[in-house]
Amino acid sequence: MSNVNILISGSGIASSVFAFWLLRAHPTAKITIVERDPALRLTGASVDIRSSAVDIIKWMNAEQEIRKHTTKEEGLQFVKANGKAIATFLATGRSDVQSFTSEFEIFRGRLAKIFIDLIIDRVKLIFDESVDYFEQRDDSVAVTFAKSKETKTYDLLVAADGLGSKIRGIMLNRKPHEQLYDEGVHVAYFTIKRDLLQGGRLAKWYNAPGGRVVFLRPDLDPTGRTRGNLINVTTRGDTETKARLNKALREGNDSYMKLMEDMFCDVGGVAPEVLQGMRDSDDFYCSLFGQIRSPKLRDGRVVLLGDAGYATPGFGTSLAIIGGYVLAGELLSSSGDVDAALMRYEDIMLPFVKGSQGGGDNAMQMLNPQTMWGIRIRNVILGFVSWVKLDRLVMRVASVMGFGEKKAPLPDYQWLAC
Ligand SMILES: Cc1cc2nc3c(=O)[nH]c(=O)nc-3n(C[C@H](O)[C@H](O)[C@H](O)COP(=O)(O)OP(=O)(O)OC[C@H]3O[C@@H](n4cnc5c(N)ncnc54)[C@H](O)[C@@H]3O)c2cc1C
Repeated sequence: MSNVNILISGSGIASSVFAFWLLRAHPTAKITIVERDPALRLTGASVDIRSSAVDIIKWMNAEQEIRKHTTKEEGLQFVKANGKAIATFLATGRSDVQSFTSEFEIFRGRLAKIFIDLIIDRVKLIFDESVDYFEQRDDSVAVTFAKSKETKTYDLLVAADGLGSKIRGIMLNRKPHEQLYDEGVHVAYFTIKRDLLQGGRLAKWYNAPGGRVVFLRPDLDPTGRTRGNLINVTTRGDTETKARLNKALREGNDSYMKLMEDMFCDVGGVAPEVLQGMRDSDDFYCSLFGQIRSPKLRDGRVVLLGDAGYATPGFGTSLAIIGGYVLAGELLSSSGDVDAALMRYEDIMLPFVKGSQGGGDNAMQMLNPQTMWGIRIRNVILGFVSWVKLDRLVMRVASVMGFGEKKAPLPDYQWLAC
């Protein structure tokens, strides 16, 4: 393993965590990361770290740095158009019993920076390039790059290039979107250059009919900013709205912003300021909440890591951290038998991923009714749950009875941390 030559496609969260653990045990491992963008992508809204990923960041000695940069969000409040509170769910501040706001809620760009800084001097980073195709050899993989047209041979190709991974498509001999399970949720993320929460640290969730949500989260910037999200939740049968959203996604940011202006223009409350903030933002990002349900994670000397293999909105960053650690751990404990290591990685990750992906079916549709009546009924239920603190009770009972956050069945790679 010490002279192993690995190519990673994509320089996101999963890629850095994997490289960190491999280099920790084998500082001479040769790792090249090829990133499609011309620079590191250090943007993104809040992501959270849960389950076994919390243990892993502690073993990486990254916990304190991450804590320093958490969003300091105090919880989530459902509000009416006039800003009046309907129900408030405070963060628990605990890793074992977490609410909507995680103990480790952090902006994605900051987390990506913390992780890449741990390895950046010890890997070769190539920007503005990507894998065009690859060919499996007996004990290696020959990779041809899209721009340079060069072909190079590696011991392993790790696809850590996100939800739309082209490598996954080639590996499975299927179109990459065929493994996408659409949750019926589209989100636009952006930073508003004004503090619409007036110094408050509670995130605010406002529902308008038609599955439209205006969601505001606190920012850390001392000059006063707000993290804005415009969310569209569609039902299975609403193919027309889905088609409009997907078309705008394909067309790019400007088209998506125009659609948001059209869809949210009659929402009232804080929506006009949010729409203006969206137009003035520098970091607009929109995406479909989609899970990747891949039947396998490896083939020969190619392996899928993070979102490329098992994107799971709400848990994707934690899975990327867990996956990076398990893949490195298995490669390091396999005495050079790469095939056996990849098999074990798949055997550990696939069942855990499957168990993490099922439960969310229709959760967003239930939480965000389409009609005004549905929203009113939902508000009564949420108001009651938060008033009697039923959410806390359920979480505590679940935790005591062992139904709390599921941990990954991590083999003992503790020696890696030595
Ligand atoms: C800019 C950005 C903003 C994001 N914002 C949010 C957010 O606000 N909320 C949220 O929940 N999740 C967000 N995500 C997704 C989130 O980071 C992942 O779901 C999760 O952290 C798992 O990480 P990953 O390493 O598997 O993938 P990612 O962190 O998505 O990293 C994938 C990397 O691969 C690169 N890449 C893509 N295609 C290719 C290619 N063909 N060749 C080479 N490189 C390629 C990408 O540019 C990116 O750097 C964002 C991702 C990105 C890239």
